[in-house]
Amino acid sequence: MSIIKISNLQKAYGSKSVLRGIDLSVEAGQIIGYIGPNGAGKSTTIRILAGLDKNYTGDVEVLGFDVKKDPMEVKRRIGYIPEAAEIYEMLTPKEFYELVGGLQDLPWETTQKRASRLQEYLDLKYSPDQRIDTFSKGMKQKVLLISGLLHDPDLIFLDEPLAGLDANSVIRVKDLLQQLTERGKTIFYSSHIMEVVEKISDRIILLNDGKIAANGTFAEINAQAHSGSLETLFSQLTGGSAARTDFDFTADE
Ligand SMILES: Nc1ncnc2c1ncn2[C@@H]1O[C@H](COP(=O)(O)OP(=O)(O)OP(=O)(O)O)[C@@H](O)[C@H]1O
Repeated sequence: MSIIKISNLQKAYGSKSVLRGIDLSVEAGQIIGYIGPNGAGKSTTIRILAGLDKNYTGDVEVLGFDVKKDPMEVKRRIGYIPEAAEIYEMLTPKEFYELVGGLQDLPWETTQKRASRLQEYLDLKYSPDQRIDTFSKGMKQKVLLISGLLHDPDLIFLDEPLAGLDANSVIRVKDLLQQLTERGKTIFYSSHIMEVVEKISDRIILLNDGKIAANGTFAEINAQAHSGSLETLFSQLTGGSAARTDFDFTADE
């Protein structure tokens, strides 16, 4: 069953066209890696899918709901972990989890249990009365990730969940995402870490120039381009260059 269906999605910011006709359908139980150059429109797509931006044309269905007509139905059923820490930084993590769990109608005991298991798994340590504004970037990222998973959603959108995480934490999050799909969850995430995307994604979707430039398993898309690694494939398909370019910004001084 398709749990995400996108048909001719177009989105512009003023006169700047960002998404120029996206067609996509996603089956349940997969890890989808959404990649593309900076500014390609990955966050924009994820925000639309999460029901946070109605300003687009085309049809977007998530879990059978039209995200423009029924954004609340969508929001209730999904997890959304944004790229930037849109969190209430004056709160302690406990207060923040209580707030998020409350919005999802979770009993406080459930929130507390799930949060403390996730914190332990992700090795997030702090003193009990420490506020989020004192946290490092990686610590804030972990709080966001935990808060987005508290209600155990079936479909989880993550916008660059690995940004700011140390090597051990990247391994932990990678394992966590794989274990979530083993429990039937669907993960749709964007990342710039090609090594991880290549390794954990059941399907990779490459966005370039407002359109989908590649869509399939790594083996499938690699078979068309014969590039060896996702990093090289990315460069080939997005007009970059994996080869070294000689450059001296102080030349001719
Ligand atoms: N609120 C906004 N107003 C105007 N332009 C915007 C707005 N949000 C995004 N954009 C523009 O839309 C384009 C796509 O942005 P988006 O954040 O979706 O890209 P991205 O693929 O997630 O990039 P990155 O990999 O750098 O995070 C960019 O050119 C960006 O400047």
